[in-house]
Amino acid sequence: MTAVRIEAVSHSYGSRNALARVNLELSTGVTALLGPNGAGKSTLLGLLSSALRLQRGTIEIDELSPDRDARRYRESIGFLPQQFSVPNHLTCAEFLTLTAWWRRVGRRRRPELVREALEAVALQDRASAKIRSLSGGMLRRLGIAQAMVNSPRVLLLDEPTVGLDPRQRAGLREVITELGRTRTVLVSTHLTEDVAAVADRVAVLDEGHVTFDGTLADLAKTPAPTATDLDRAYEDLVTDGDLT
Ligand SMILES: Nc1ncnc2c1ncn2[C@@H]1O[C@H](COP(=O)(O)OP(=O)(O)OP(=O)(O)O)[C@@H](O)[C@H]1O
Repeated sequence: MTAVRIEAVSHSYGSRNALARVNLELSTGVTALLGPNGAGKSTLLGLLSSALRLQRGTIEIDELSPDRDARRYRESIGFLPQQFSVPNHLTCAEFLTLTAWWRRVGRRRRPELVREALEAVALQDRASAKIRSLSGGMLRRLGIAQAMVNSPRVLLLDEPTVGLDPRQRAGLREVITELGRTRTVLVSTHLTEDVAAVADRVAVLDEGHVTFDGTLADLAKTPAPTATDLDRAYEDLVTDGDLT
C-alpha cells in the first residue's frame, strides 16, 4: 500500500504564508483536498509533485524524498496541473508516447502503457484523433492519461472538473473513482459535489491550515452524506465558504 507522508509542511511566497504546518497521510483510494480559492491547494500539490521546492517540513512517498531520491520520487507521481498545454497537432497516442518517452518509459513498454492509459480514461477510440478535435471533457481525461502513462503509484489532480459541463464532470468522476481502486489519488477541488461523488476521504484546507481530515461520514456527521450535507459541514470549517 502506497503511503504519502506530509509532515509539518509550511510554504510562503515572500511574506505571504500559503501553507502552515500541514500534516497529512495518504494511502490507496481517493482523497479530496477541499478548500476555497487561495486556501493553498495548488501549493500543496505543487510541493507534492516537486514542481515547487520544499521550504519547510517533510514529504515522502514510500519513504522516498523529493530531495534525496529526486528521480525515483518523480517517477512515483503523476500530476495534472490546473492549467496544462498540449501539442494540438499531435494525435492522443502520439502525445502519450512522447510523454512516456520523456518520463523514461522504455521503448518496448510504451505502446502497452499508452494503450492502458487511454483505456483508463475511456479514450481508446480516440487514439488516432488529433488533440485539437477533443472536447473539454476529453482533453481533461487526456490530461489524466498523460499523468498516469508511466504507471505512477500516486496521482495528483488539481481541480480536474473545473470548466466541464455536468455530463463531462460525471464521466471524469467515474474515471477518478476507478483509478482510486489501485492508486493513491489526491484530487483538489472546491466543489463538495466532486467530493461526494469520488472521495473515500477528505482533507479540508483553509488559509493554509488543515481544518479537517477524515471520512466523508465523519465530516458530515451522517453515514451516507449527500453533497448538501457536506456543504453544510464544510461551510463551518472555512473562513470564506465560497462554493462557487
Ligand atoms: N506564485 C505566487 N506568488 C505569490 N503568491 C502566491 C503564488 N501562488 C499562490 N500564491 C498565494 O498563496 C495562497 C495559496 O494559493 P494556492 O494557489 O495554493 O491556493 P488554491 O487553494 O490552489 O487556490 P485556487 O483554487 O484559487 O487555485 C494564495 O493566497 C495565493 O494568492
